[in-house]
Amino acid sequence: KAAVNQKEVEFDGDHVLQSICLSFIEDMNTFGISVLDDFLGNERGNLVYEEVINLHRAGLFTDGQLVRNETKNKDIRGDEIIWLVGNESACPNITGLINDIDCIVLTANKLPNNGQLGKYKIDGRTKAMVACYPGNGAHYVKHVDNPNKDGRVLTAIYYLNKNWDRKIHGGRLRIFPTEERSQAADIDPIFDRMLFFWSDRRNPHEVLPSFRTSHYFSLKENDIKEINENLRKLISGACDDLRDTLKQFREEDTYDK
Ligand SMILES: O=C(O)c1ccc(-n2[nH]cc(-n3ccnn3)c2=O)nc1
Ligand SMILES: [Mn+2]
Repeated sequence: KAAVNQKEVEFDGDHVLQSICLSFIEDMNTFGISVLDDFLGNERGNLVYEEVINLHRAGLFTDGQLVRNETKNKDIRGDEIIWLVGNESACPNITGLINDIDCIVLTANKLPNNGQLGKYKIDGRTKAMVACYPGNGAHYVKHVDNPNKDGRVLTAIYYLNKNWDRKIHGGRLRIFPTEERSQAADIDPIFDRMLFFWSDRRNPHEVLPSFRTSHYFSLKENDIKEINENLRKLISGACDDLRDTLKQFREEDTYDK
């Protein structure tokens, strides 16, 4: 692990981390998307997969309310998800995946000349969502993860699907072209694939219908300034609502006298 400390970043001779960070920065600055295959390696990838299956078998998943198109057939089972903080003792390998994602993003964010990553001060993340998505043809409607600056700036999705054949199973993630990037990106949800993309309007995306159960993991990295600005907006909005309610209350009160 790199010694990611507040003042500067050393790689402690960790050339693997250094090359991952540099290719991650290059991809994010060129495409706004970065795909890192064989991210954990077969052994660790299998251990994460086993933990996801065990959590699901233990009935710890709940129905997800994710951005997806409500299918016509109402009795179709939707996705099931579980939120993890990242310190759960029952899944040390998922925790290891979270730590590796944080390590790469935080290391890259602190490197000099890191381009667009430099405009963010990434210092925290959302909880991690582990999802089991049924292969019943349901899909994710086209959406932007963070269209209105809610603080989440970088989406990370880790796929766990072995022997995935997109011609039969579908389920690919389509990131649409925008003015900034003329090409679309079609990403298959294959085992041990790590995907990063900017969470804002630069990356409208949808997930095409999948016809085999798929498992994946997702979290968002936060930018401290955008999070605080969003919090300030929410608080001032709540104060305005409270003020309106008090004003209405007083008007009603005087009326009754
Ligand atoms: O809550 C939210 O903002 C939220 C949640 C999920 C989500 N997406 N988007 C694309 C997903 N996916 C699933 C498989 N391959 N890609 C996926 O999970 N986007 C936004
Ligand atoms: Mn999304």
